[in-house]
Amino acid sequence: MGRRAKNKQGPPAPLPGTQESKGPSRRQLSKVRKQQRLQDSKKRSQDSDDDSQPQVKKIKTQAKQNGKKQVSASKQDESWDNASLDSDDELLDGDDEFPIGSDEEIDEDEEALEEASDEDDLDNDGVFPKVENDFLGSESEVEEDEEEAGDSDEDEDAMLDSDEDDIAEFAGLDERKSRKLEERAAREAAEAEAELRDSAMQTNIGEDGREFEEDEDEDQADISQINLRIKETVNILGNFKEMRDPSKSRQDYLDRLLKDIATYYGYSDFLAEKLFNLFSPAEAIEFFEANEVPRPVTIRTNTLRTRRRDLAQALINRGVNLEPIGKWTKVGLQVFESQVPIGATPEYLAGHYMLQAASSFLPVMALAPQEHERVLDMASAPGGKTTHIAALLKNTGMVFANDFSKDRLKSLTANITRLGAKNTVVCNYDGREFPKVIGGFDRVLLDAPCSGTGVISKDPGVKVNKTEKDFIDIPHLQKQLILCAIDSVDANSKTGGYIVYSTCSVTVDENEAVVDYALRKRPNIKLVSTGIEFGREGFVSYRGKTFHPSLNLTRRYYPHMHNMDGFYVAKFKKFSNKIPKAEKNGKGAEGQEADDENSNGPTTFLEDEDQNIMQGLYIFQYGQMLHFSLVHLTNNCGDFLHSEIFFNRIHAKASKESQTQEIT
Ligand SMILES: C[S@@+](CC[C@H](N)C(=O)[O-])C[C@H]1O[C@@H](n2cnc3c(N)ncnc32)[C@H](O)[C@@H]1O
Repeated sequence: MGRRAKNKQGPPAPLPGTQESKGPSRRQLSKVRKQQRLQDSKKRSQDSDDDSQPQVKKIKTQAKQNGKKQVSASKQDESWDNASLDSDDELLDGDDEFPIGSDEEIDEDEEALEEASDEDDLDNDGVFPKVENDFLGSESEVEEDEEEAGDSDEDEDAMLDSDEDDIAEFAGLDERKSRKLEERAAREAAEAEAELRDSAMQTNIGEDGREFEEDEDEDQADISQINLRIKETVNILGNFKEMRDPSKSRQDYLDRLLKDIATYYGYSDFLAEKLFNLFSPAEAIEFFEANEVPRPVTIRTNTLRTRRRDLAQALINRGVNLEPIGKWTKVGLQVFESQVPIGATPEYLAGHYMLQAASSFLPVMALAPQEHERVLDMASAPGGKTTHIAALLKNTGMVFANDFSKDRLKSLTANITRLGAKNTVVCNYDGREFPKVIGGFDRVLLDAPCSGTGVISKDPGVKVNKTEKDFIDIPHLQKQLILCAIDSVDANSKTGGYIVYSTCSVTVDENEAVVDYALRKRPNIKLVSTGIEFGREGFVSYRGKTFHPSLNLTRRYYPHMHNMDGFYVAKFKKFSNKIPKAEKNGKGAEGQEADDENSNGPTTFLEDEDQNIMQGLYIFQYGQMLHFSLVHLTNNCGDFLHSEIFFNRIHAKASKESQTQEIT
């Protein structure tokens, strides 16, 4: 139960028919919400018929006119100029994010699973939703991520710049898309009707079921009431002086609203409140609504293997309806519809693209790795961002792809192989072992394990399975990892010296609070612009906490605003390898520097418990990719490979047996 809920001064009386103690189940809520959406969908189809305008054309026209609205026109960020789908049953999103504990928690939460299977099933990995019309392909086919392309070559740039025009001209696209969309609209209307009929039949189950039928009708009435009341309360809060009931305080209204949000959208009271507090009441509702709708399916062209225009043409020839995502990326494509499973096309299998959520492009774009650099991807599985980094490096330099989960190394190595990254070494350490394992990197990406509050649309289990303790434990780990990431970078790198921290969560505890902690503990870094032209500024203060003013350089992404998964990106520049001693020891005297000037020495933690966590976690496993990559790396950066540290730490431990084991 949330703090406010515990402390509240007595809620307003429940509306008639609302039973606070025995609310409708999440399944029932899901059903009612689904019916509401189906009705909306049906209405949209009818509207579309009334207009005598093919739905595809309408969508595309709207997209072009409105800067491609998706969830909320009023909130649409101009930079996301390609998000044009607005139906609830649109294409499902593919991403590789791995919120902590999601696998087990999804399995355990039957209700969440039922809800997911009603709307957008999750795959085994908790990564991609299953799609009923299976255009994403099988579970195994869609368990991966992807990356963006190196584009410093001038010819390549010119080619990429012209992609959008080229793609628009492809193969009489408009006409074909229009026809498909018309058919689709008709199909949707028929399905919606059938589903409505079906659900009516389910409630109308005859004599024996009459009692249940009545109960459910009552529940549905209650839920509609709750939805209405949410809207009314938000209205009142937005115009409090004029609309309030004088006998009720603002807090009374907020308490009522939070309870209703938790019930209507199926969140724990605790998480509903935590997320609600990030926004104004009206915007919070937009956020919760957006979490009920899948994000668009997007893919990233693997420029190690192909060019975007060629990929687009190949997929269009297979009946895939797609467009460039937006001007901010030269390698992203949004898939609107497909005749073939997008996770099993010959192009997919040949590694021409990665199924990857648009938000996942952002940290790597912010990292901006330069050719010939050495980069550490500290938490890398299943490799969407690793392979993106490898492509931006154009297979030069070296990427250390680390992940603590041995299981997840399989999908990581599979993706690295499929996409043809030859400059990548896979390793299996607790990230907190860096830089002891190896340091001195030009850039480090820490795409941190997180609670997943940004990806609720694909993992609804997060709504109920994250506890207050999670929001203590997870940030604790993130704080340890971020210090190790910082200490693994060489401030004297000629081309780099950067660290990017990202999460697929929207909570302040996992984002600004972690970055602020890093700034306090490591005065040898500063925040710099992410270089991404859109996104909301990070909080510089939040509910009584004040952060460093430069936190406004960090960027937040929201489903309701950017039609992307919720995401956070911060970029640091490390300007010295010296860690001022006082800060390192947490005593606050500025200017003093540590005796050890080498930040690549072991990272120390202040708390005893941190030391305990550090013990016994040193795990190293060789994978096929390490062997494979070594062959190629020897060509790319032999000096480093033959360096003492490499041999001592890595090469000397390799064995034929372990490699064979990993390959199978
Ligand atoms: C958000 S996911 C990474 C997604 C990945 N960057 C990608 O784009 O495909 C977080 C990852 O952190 C890994 N992880 C969790 N704890 C870790 C630790 N202590 N050290 C390193 N990796 C860890 C998880 O196994 C998970 O794969």
